[in-house]
Amino acid sequence: MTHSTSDTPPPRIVVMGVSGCGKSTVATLLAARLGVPYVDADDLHPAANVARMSAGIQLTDDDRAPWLDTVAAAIAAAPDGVVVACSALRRSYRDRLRAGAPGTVVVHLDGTPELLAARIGARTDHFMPASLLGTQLATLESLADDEPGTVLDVTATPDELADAAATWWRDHGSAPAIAQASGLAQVTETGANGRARP
Ligand SMILES: Nc1ncnc2c1ncn2[C@@H]1O[C@H](COP(=O)(O)OP(=O)(O)OP(=O)(O)O)[C@@H](O)[C@H]1O
Ligand SMILES: O=C(O)[C@H](O)[C@@H](O)[C@H](O)[C@H](O)CO
Repeated sequence: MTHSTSDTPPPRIVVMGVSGCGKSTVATLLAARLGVPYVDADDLHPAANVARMSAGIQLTDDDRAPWLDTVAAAIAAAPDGVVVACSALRRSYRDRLRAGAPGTVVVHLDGTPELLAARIGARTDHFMPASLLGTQLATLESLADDEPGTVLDVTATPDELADAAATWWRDHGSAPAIAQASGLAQVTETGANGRARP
């Protein structure tokens, strides 16, 4: 499937948010819509990180730093683009991803604590305990206005969210100004970043 031309960069999209917001679900659907691979950053955590989370211990910045570098390397290594489900909770984490994988844009899945807790509570097949949602939310720094990306409300269905993300990418995410703002070196055009909050 063709998802980009010589005029547009390949999609480098991180679907971010706290545990249970729907990153894996939506990123999988979005990758299919764009015809690019899907990567779950949870699969790239070192075993020690998974063990900590499974034991109900939140990760620290130091725990996350090498993992984020691994995630960035996976994005940078995907020649035709990729959609990655990755919590990327802090601005500094996203800066790290953009430094390692220039051109990366972000889809932030946002929801109320009550809705997120209900979705996590209904899940039985995941290492992440519901008890860590509070620290996930406390760590979260929402997407800032100068960060290329969009924020979506997770009360929508997964298909609606994937459609909105794909539309945002096609209308805004692949624009030269976005690519520049997210650090894609070869793009030099300037202008508004086309940020959308559907
Ligand atoms: N938009 C949605 N509407 C209703 N249910 C959803 C939606 N998105 C995801 N879900 C459900 O919510 C739960 C959490 O979704 P998912 O596992 O994709 O979240 P996640 O952010 O990847 O979580 P984690 O980071 O903990 O792996 C799953 O049971 C999933 O089926
Ligand atoms: O940075 C983190 O704390 C982690 O990436 C977590 O967010 C989980 O891995 C993920 O959400 C799965 O529940």
